[in-house]
Amino acid sequence: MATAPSQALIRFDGVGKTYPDGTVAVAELDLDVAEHELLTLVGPSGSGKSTLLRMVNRLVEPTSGRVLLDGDDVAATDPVRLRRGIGYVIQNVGLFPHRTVAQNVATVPGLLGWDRRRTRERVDELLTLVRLDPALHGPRYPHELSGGQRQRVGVARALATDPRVMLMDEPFGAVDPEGRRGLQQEFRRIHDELGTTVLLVTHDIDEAVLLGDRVAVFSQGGRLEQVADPVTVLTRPASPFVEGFIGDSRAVRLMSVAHLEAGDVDGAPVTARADATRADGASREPLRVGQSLDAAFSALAASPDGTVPVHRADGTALGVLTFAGLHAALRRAGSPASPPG
Ligand SMILES: Nc1ncnc2c1ncn2[C@@H]1O[C@H](COP(=O)(O)OP(=O)(O)OP(=O)(O)O)[C@@H](O)[C@H]1O
Repeated sequence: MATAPSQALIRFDGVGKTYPDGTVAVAELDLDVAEHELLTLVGPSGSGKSTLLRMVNRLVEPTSGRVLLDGDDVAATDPVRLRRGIGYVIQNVGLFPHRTVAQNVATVPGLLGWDRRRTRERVDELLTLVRLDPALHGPRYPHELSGGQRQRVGVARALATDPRVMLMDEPFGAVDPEGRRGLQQEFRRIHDELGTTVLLVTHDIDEAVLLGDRVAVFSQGGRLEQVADPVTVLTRPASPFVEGFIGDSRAVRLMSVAHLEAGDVDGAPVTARADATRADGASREPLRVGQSLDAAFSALAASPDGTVPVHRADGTALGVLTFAGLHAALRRAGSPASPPG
């Protein structure tokens, strides 16, 4: 029997799910999720994303194949124990309405019998992590929060026992579009900080490419059409289905996931004019290598002379970016050097 390589924390090994009425929700699937990875599962309604997610914590049992967590078949693990070790966040959160925010976050530590002090410290730490004020928001009830704040509490609750794996099903689905972008960015920050392995279901391709280290695209019948890093999915869709699902705004989406590199910058030495202070005395905020092309575009659009100084990651001056440089960067991002997988 093959064992999972140490870097695959979750392995779908020939996993399929056909519901009793004959609906094939997930076709036979092989997929590895590396430890610390944030994998987004994206596809239209009914493409089996939620079913797949729920097979990891045994809310749904596969009809074929196995789900391995750290090399062990989850079918052999007691479901209650299994779920205590896996964070689970769903749309509309499912907070307990008659328990305060702090009590909601403390749910699993309570089940595990943590003492009051340890629980209290952990709750404060988590609320701070998701940018809520423990003193202000901790004693409130869920109905006294905004939708975005409730969603943050859901994330904090799921992180309470520092699970190795988080399953998130449309976690930001109920939040309005503006609040949603902020939450996505914060969640990415939290993920980078904690390194939790995350499977995140969404039907929103923008969310999938913004958040995912890799993106898995599904079609009806739970067919995996492509799994790759966001830039590859956007620039080399593996099938007409993926191409259609990405739609026409591919360049715009690419701008948010592709990054400025040193080679995109005009290598001419940085002049005092371009780098520091404009004639009107306003200092011009430099870009840094590694920022998104989106940010570069905004900076260029706001620049009176169509140039923006660029600094290296260490803060030292590198050169200037022009629209021609941005165009070249977009072309570079649009044609990855690696051959299609
Ligand atoms: N308990 C069930 N019994 C029968 N069919 C089901 C059951 N749960 C889901 N299905 C069907 O399985 C398919 C996949 O559903 P699933 O919820 O996994 O898809 P999804 O991609 O998460 O969709 P959505 O984005 O709408 O939540 C759908 O056709 C759905 O109707």
